Amino acid sequence: MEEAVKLENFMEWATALGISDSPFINVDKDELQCPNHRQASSCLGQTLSISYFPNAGGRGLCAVRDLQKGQLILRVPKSALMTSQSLILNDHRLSISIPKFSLSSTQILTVALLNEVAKGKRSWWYLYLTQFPSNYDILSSFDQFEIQALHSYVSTFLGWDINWQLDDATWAAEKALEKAKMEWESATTIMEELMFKPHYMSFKAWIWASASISSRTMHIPWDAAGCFCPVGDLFNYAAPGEEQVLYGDLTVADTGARLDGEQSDAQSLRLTDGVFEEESAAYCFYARRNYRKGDQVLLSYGTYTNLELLEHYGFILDGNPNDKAYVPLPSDLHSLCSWPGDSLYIQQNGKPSFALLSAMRLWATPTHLQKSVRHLAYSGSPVSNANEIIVMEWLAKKCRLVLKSLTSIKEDKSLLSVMDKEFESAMELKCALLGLTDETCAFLKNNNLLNNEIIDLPRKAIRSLDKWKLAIRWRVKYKMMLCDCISYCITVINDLS
Ligand SMILES: C[S@@+](CC[C@H](N)C(=O)[O-])C[C@H]1O[C@@H](n2cnc3c(N)ncnc32)[C@H](O)[C@@H]1O
Repeated sequence: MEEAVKLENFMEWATALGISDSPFINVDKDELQCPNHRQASSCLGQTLSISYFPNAGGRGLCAVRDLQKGQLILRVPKSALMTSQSLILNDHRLSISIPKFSLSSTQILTVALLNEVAKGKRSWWYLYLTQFPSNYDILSSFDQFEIQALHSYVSTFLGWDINWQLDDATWAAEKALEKAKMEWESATTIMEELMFKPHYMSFKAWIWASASISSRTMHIPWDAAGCFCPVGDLFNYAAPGEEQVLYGDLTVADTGARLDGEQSDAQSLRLTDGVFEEESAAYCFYARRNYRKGDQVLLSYGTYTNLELLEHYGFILDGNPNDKAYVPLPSDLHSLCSWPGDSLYIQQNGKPSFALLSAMRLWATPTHLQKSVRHLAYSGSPVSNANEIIVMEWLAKKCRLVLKSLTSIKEDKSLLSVMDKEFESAMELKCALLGLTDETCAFLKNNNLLNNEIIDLPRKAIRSLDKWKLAIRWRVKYKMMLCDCISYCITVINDLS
């Protein structure tokens, strides 16, 4: 079935379920049942339409008229939400098996999703499931080459031993992969009991299902794994900024199942513009700011760094106000202050975070004076001009050192421009990349493209190219933060000297 036909069928299905962007959707439920109530011909068209935004998430939702901040723009009834509960209730075998195993809520939804997908056209959710991407670029789907590309040490692709700590990004990617493997392994027994075909039992299928959950679910109060919200999951992401909509007393909401633990504090719950409303038994979406007709309408899934966006959603933002860069810090710094390690970072604009500045100022103070200046450092004030200069010089030097061990921004950008071309064949890609850098050769080798017999570009290589590009774009952003930090430090030093 062609994509356009699939989408059309899905929209008809969604309309029949009562999903609606009508400005009158707030009417009483009984009124909606009333025979005189006009039946909408499509669930979209009065407020939103599906459109394509090549540089901002691909398929997304567009305002078909001017919208005011706080306006209700989409309503998805509870009965249209695909949850573990709804999947299990409609599947006798699943309902017998699930209680027998000790699985996390996300594992349950993963198994239930794969079980549903395996039904193909027999699934009640089939038309919705056809709208899921066939693959994802989240970190747990990165292979070793793609993980390594996040931090292209000058020497990495030469196979030299680099005596530097495993960096943050590599660690996050390896941890994500390991976690996915563990969750998959511990769910194999139930998948065997459910007699999954080998295809649906595979780790690849597991990654697909868990990536679907990670990037497409919305928070619901009754299941930490969240729910799939047809049509509501077509909103692309914008980082929360000044236009945050505060819904003081409404039930929590956020796209993504990560609100279960670390994100579930009051602060993050306020950064939302989609919410499950118990009283109307529906997921409701509100405009987070004013939009003009034709604008893409965006949703804030939460506050994420680019690495976190990559981990959970498989993309990064070019201008992410919440991005952070970490550099190795003096080993004795942590014992001097109580700031958690993850609060010691360089901000997207290159300025050191409050905690990093405060900890560094203390660290740069002679031991016998530290007690007397602690209050100054902890309140965010400079300790002295001389101290400030030591801190700035140290930070600038560290950033330069880190940058020196990595490929340059210029090299990365020129590599990106080569990769941005449309490659028709394996030979074309090989010609473009062969002999450019050690990294490009490693890519060709990793994808078996050095073999002259391969004519067509394998799908795996195309997907790997996409993930490699993401990794390079991520590392460029990282290095730019370090460059901006150096400029910031130089300015401060010059001002104080
Ligand atoms: C909830 S879906 C949004 C709809 C999605 N574009 C679609 O066609 O189904 C989330 C996914 O959309 C993409 N996405 C959302 N916002 C994006 C953005 N600002 N830039 C790039 N990709 C984005 C990412 O692939 C993400 O995992």
